[in-house]
Amino acid sequence: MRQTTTAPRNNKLKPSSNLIMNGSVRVRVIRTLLAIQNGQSLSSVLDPLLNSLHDGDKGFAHALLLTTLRQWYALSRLLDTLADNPIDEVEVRTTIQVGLVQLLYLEVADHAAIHETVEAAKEIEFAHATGLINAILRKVAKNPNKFRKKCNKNHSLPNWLAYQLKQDWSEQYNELTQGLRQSAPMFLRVNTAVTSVDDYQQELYGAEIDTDLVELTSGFNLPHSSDTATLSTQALRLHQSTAVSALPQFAEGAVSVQDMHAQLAAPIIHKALINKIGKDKNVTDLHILDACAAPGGKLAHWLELINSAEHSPLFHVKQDNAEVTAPTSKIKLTAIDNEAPRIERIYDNLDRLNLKQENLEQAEKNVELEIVCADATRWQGAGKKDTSEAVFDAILLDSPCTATGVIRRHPDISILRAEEDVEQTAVLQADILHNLWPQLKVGGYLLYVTCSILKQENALQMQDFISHHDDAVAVEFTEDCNWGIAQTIGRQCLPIDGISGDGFYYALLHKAAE
Ligand SMILES: C[S@@+](CC[C@H](N)C(=O)[O-])C[C@H]1O[C@@H](n2cnc3c(N)ncnc32)[C@H](O)[C@@H]1O
Repeated sequence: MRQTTTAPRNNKLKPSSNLIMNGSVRVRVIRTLLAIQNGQSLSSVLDPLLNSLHDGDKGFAHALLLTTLRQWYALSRLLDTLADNPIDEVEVRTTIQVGLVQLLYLEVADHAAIHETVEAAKEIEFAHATGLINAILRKVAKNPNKFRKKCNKNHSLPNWLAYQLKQDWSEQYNELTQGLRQSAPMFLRVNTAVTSVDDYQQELYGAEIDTDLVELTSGFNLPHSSDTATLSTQALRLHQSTAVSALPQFAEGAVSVQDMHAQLAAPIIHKALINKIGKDKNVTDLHILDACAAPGGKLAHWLELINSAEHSPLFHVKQDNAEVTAPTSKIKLTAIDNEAPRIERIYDNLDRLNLKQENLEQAEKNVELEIVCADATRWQGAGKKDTSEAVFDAILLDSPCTATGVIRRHPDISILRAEEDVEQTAVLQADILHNLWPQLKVGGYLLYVTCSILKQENALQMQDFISHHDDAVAVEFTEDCNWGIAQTIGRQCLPIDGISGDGFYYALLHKAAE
């Protein structure tokens, strides 16, 4: 039988969303958790929390907050077994869970964990519950191994999400749900227009930052041909996460932080675009689209590839060491997103990476960059209202999604998302696809990407789309791909262990003549 979600029981949660940052570290973490349960995202409350603290307290606060969020539902279920009577006050539940994390997951001495957590309860005016908080934490402190085992036994997700993952990934279910409770590794994307991956890895080594080189190979069968396109992408995985300020030449744009599976998007659509040009020798102007582009991670990667002679024969084609006229005289890259504040972050990222319009001109690349704040369910690239015109040679659609594939990095998602969001998100994705598809030229490619691990947003979404569009052909990924799991359409990456990338889904569509 399908279960409904348990925690959070926010019937007693005060509607205030103003985050008051005073009191002890634990008090501030508890208030931050209450704000998240009130609907605020982790990314909006993390900086106010950390900025309110002395440097010496930031690490502990960060670990306490993130670990509590990652173990939230498991702790909540454990708590239900520890109290004689149901505990309904959300502030009390939150305070106890913060205490439990210290005892079970962080190496905080028992007496400090219990005393400081009880003091925190007094500070946030829950003195009436201090006896209960004290009793529960003492009980757990007597036998932490037993309670840790109990807490770790099952998933730490809301029941609706665990149920759906069981439906979608029965074989991988245990690994996947345990994987989602862990922290995610940090990956880097080296800007190959500036330096090579090998050289940058050496530079990191010199700065005592150890990394593994991750080589991702992709292959897909070219439509109307027996040929296969293969490409390889290199990412660096840090052995230990570090502040970006410690990364050599970060401010100068030599490197970006980007998950290894997110680094597949730009190379795949770029390779598909090159293939399209190869087919159509008369192309002189290309118009390509990054729909849903903010904050610009994949957009910047695409521009880096366009800028890099190694990856981009768009401007420089060498044959037998002789420079041959470039096949493409101009590329217009349009990027859209419907959230103005997030678009500001595109400008910041391009600025740091020296990929703004003036930088592209200085590099003598005939690339026109256009950034537009618009709703992708309605926006028309040709500018004509309500009339779709096929103007794009390639479209990267990094679609809005439930972001269930990045829960390790944003553990607040499991608290903030509700079951009904999946259906709503799938409708939004279908609307965006429906609006963009007619704007793709015949022979063009659309790469559909999500960071969701739910089939409804991924393979099922694609199946539904193709069944309604006779001119949409799913391009088959080949066995060369050393990432993801083959789906009816596309491939799905799952975050199943401490070294894997995030839960991305990829499907490449080709537009055939109707
Ligand atoms: C997965 S994020 C994109 C991440 C980005 N491609 C990157 O690599 O940095 C999805 C984006 O879709 C945008 N979005 C959501 N609904 C939209 C809509 N109707 N039209 C345009 N953009 C939308 C969100 O603002 C968000 O920035």
